[in-house]
Amino acid sequence: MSETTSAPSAGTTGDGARHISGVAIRLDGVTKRYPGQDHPAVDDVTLEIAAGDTVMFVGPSGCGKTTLLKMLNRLIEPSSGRIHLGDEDVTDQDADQLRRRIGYVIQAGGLFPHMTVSTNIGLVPKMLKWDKERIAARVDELLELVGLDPALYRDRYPRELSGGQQQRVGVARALAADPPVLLMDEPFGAVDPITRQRLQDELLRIQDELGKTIVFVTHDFDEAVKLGDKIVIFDVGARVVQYDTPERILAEPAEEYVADFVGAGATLKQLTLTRVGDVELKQVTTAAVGSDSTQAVAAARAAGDDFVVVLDRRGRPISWPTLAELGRTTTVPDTVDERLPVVGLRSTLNDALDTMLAASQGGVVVTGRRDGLAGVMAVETVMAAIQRSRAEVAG
Ligand SMILES: Nc1ncnc2c1ncn2[C@@H]1O[C@H](COP(=O)(O)OP(=O)(O)OP(=O)(O)O)[C@@H](O)[C@H]1O
Repeated sequence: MSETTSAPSAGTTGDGARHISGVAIRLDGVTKRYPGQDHPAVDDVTLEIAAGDTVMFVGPSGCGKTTLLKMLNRLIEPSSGRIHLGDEDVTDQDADQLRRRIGYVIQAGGLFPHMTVSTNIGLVPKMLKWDKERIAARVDELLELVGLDPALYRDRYPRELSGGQQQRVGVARALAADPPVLLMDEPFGAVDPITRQRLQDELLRIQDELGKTIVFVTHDFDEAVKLGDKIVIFDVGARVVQYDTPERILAEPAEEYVADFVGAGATLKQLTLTRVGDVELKQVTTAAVGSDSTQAVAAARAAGDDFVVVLDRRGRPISWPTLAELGRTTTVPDTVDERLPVVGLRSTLNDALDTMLAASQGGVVVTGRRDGLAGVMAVETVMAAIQRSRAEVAG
C-alpha cells in the first residue's frame, strides 16, 4: 500500500483560534474500477484531510477528481479501500445516512426547479423530520448566511434567480443540516467572472465563520490558490503528485509536471496570494440610511473626504454618493447602488482590480464580517501593492 499523503493542518490565520466544526477525512487505499476500463479511474489513493481545512482538487480532465469526490459521499461505490470521517469508518455506512453528514454542491446549484427556494433548502431537515417552525427558521438563517434577504427570496422558484443566486441557494441547501463536511464539484464553473469572485469571497467568509471540512474540485488554478488551505494536484488515476499549501506549490512545484500545470506565470500567480486585508485600507466618512444629509456632508468635508459611504440598518455599505449628490438630499437615501464595487477582506488584489475595471470606478468598498464596512481602497493602492509584490517576487 502507498504511504499516507498528508500535509500539515491549516491552523489559524491571523486573529487567533478559528472555530472548526468540520471533521477529518481519511482515505485508505481507495480504488475505483469502472467496468470495461483497462486502468482504474482512481488507483489506490491514500489521503488525509484535516478537520476545518478547505482542500482543492486540481488536475487534468479525466484524472479522476470527480470520481474520488463522489466516493466520499458514495454517489460512486469504491471498488476497494476504506473511507473514514473523523474516527469512524464510513465505508459501509448506509449511503443515505452518510449524505446527511456531507453537504454536496454542484454546478448551477442543482436545485429542483419545481420547488421554491425554501423547500429546496429545507429538503434534508424535512427528511430528518424537523418540525415546520424549526425548518422555516433554519431556512431564513441560511439565506442570511449566504447573503440573500429571506423575505425576498424564500418563496421564489430557481428560474426567478440569477446564476449566482442559484449557487448561493445551492450552498445554503448543502449546509441545511449543518454537516461537518462539504463537497463542492466545480460549483462556480457556470457563472461570469465577477459573480464567481463574489461567490468565492462569500465562501471564504462563510468558512471563516463555520470551519467546515471542504473538498472542492476545480479546473481553475487561481481559484484553487485563492480558496484552498491546501491543494492536491492529481495525475491520471488520481495519483497524488503534490499536496501542499498554495504558497509552497507555487514556490516549489514537486515535479516538472506540476510546474507545467501551474503554468509559466507561477511567479505572477503569487500576486493572487496577496489579499485585500493585507493592504492598509482607507477609513472614510460613513452615514446611516435616514440620517441627516447636511451633517454627513459636513463630517466628510471636515475629514477631507469627497464622498460618503452609506450604510444600511445592519451596517452594510449600499452606495457611495459624492458630497454634491448627497447635498441634494435632506436625509441619507436608502437607494442601493447596484454598481457599487465591493470586495471582501479575503479577496485577492487581482479580484479588486477586476471589480474596479468592471464597474469603471477608481476604487472599491471593502467589507469584512457579516458584510460590514472595513474601509475603501483606491486603485493606486492596489497598483502600489502589486508593484511591491512584483519587486519581492523578482527578488
Ligand atoms: N460512469 C463511468 N463509467 C466508465 N468510466 C467512467 C465513468 N465515469 C468516469 N469514467 C472515467 O473515469 C476517469 C475519471 O473520470 P472523472 O470524471 O473522475 O475525472 P475528472 O478528473 O473529474 O475529469 P473532469 O475534470 O473532466 O471532470 C475518466 O477516464 C472517465 O472517462
